[in-house]
Amino acid sequence: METFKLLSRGGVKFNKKRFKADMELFEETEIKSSSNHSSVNPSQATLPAELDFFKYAEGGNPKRRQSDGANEVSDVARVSSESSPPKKKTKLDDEPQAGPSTQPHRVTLKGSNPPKCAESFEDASSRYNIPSRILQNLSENGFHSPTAIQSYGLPVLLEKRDLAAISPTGTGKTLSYLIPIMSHLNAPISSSDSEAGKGARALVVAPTRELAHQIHNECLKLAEGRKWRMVLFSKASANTLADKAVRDKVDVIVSTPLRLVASLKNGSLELNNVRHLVLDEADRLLDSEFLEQTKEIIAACSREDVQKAVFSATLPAGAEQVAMSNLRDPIRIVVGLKDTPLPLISQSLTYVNDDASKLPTLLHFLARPYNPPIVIFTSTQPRASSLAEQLTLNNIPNVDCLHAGMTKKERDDTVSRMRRGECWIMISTEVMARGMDFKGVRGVINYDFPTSVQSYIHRIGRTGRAGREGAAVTYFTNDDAPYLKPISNVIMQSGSTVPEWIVKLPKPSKMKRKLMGKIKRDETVTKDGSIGRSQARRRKDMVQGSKRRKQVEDGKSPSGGKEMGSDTE
Ligand SMILES: Nc1ncnc2c1ncn2[C@@H]1O[C@H](COP(=O)(O)OP(=O)(O)OP(=O)(O)O)[C@@H](O)[C@H]1O
Repeated sequence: METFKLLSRGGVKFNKKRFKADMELFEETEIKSSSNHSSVNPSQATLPAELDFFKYAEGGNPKRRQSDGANEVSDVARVSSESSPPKKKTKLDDEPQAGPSTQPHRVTLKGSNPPKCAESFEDASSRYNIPSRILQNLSENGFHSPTAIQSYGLPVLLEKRDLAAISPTGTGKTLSYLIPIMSHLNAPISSSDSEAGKGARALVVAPTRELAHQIHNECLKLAEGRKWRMVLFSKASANTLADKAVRDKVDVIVSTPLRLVASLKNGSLELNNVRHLVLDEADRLLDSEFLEQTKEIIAACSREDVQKAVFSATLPAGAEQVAMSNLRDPIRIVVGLKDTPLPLISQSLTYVNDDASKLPTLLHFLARPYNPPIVIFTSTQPRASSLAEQLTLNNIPNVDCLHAGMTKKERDDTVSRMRRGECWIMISTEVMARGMDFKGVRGVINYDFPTSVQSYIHRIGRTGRAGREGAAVTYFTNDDAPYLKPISNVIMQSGSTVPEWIVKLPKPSKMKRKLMGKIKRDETVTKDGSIGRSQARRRKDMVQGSKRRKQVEDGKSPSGGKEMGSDTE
């Protein structure tokens, strides 16, 4: 791992000449989506156009619009219109678009007496007393107008109502719950005159450590200038908080479920003062892997008046039912079409003959000009490591890898490199699929087919964030073909088209859907193909070269025995 990281910093170009013959064998077949993006003059709005849902043109997928609306007993708030010229679709190797595109969106509200949306942060502040310091922090961080989920979500949470919020990836869900939490906190619990009881008053739960870390950072930005104690629950902070006197003075906790439940179980944490509980990536937290822990956390938040909110870009029916059963008289907000990515992510499917052909296909793509950074998803940790190694061996610069099998330090370092723009290609597993906000990600490649529609939506949502355009490519082999249909439906729902033969594919059975993405794949990403052999030769050369250099450093001749500088050949 360390070796390839060192090698990957070289900034060397892919040797096209060397692999020319191999590359020609593997010309990729691309099936492009045909989403028509349109643009607005960015100077007209302080908010990126995709986030400015109130200026969107009327429209969308008419079929979906009708059927969706028919089932709602709620207010349907359609966004107003602004027409704009069509714009060419974004490809992974395109230059970044000068201005963001617009697509139709709508906001659907369901529930009893939903409050009126907030037109601006100031509007929300005048109605609900958002402290001026929070407004100042929003402005200083470049957040001048609310996104759709913020406009509709803020009043609901500020009125202390329970909320289920479904809004596409990258549309600002984090601030939708952090602003109300901070507005409700008032004086820090540590201040002597605080009436706030003892212990954390707000808890945010997220499925991965990286996401919890990111949310904690957003908390710190928003709380700048206030003396609230915001804790990212980790092994170290759990030890510190084992002291009751310390934990009584904490205002907000952000955590993953595992860590929290461990502390609840050993009695070193109580959540009986929590008034605001947020489940971010709720469908993940309510799936079978986390459900028991999530239930324990909900039960531990024992105050009768605890306000609960669930957020996600996807909420399948089963998870929604569980979520709703835990909420009291909730408001449900859906931005855009449920379980549908934003149309500003151009999506395409690329056929590759078999698993062994994926690496040459990827190398072929990387041999051409492309816009970094890109995120590549594989199905397993060994495959992520193996792919990172293969790219490095092929002289692709600035490759990094992030998966749950790495140490905390390795993971933190990788995320930092990504944030500093030092990583051009991030190879990861599902651990990075949800919530991670690296603003400039230009594209996503699903090297291995996603395991579910939700996984697909979250993975591709690492690009096209905060109003930027992005591109997503999904490789599929013959083995994946039976599972193309659900993904192609998502692509079509978000306004793109897919080839007719895919549209005509039969719907996979329930049984088959369960097997989606669970195809047995090798732990390494290359087999004994011609590329594999040339790489093996290259690897051998590198190992021998490294041995020779070591011998030279040790003062030995590479051929053995003779002094450095001797003529050994
Ligand atoms: N009002 C705003 N104006 C401009 N940018 C915003 C605004 N609110 C949030 N953003 C930016 O949008 C980006 C996406 O926000 P966030 O990570 O909260 O999205 P999300 O909806 O939670 O996405 P995901 O579903 O992937 O978790 C962030 O970079 C954030 O800083």
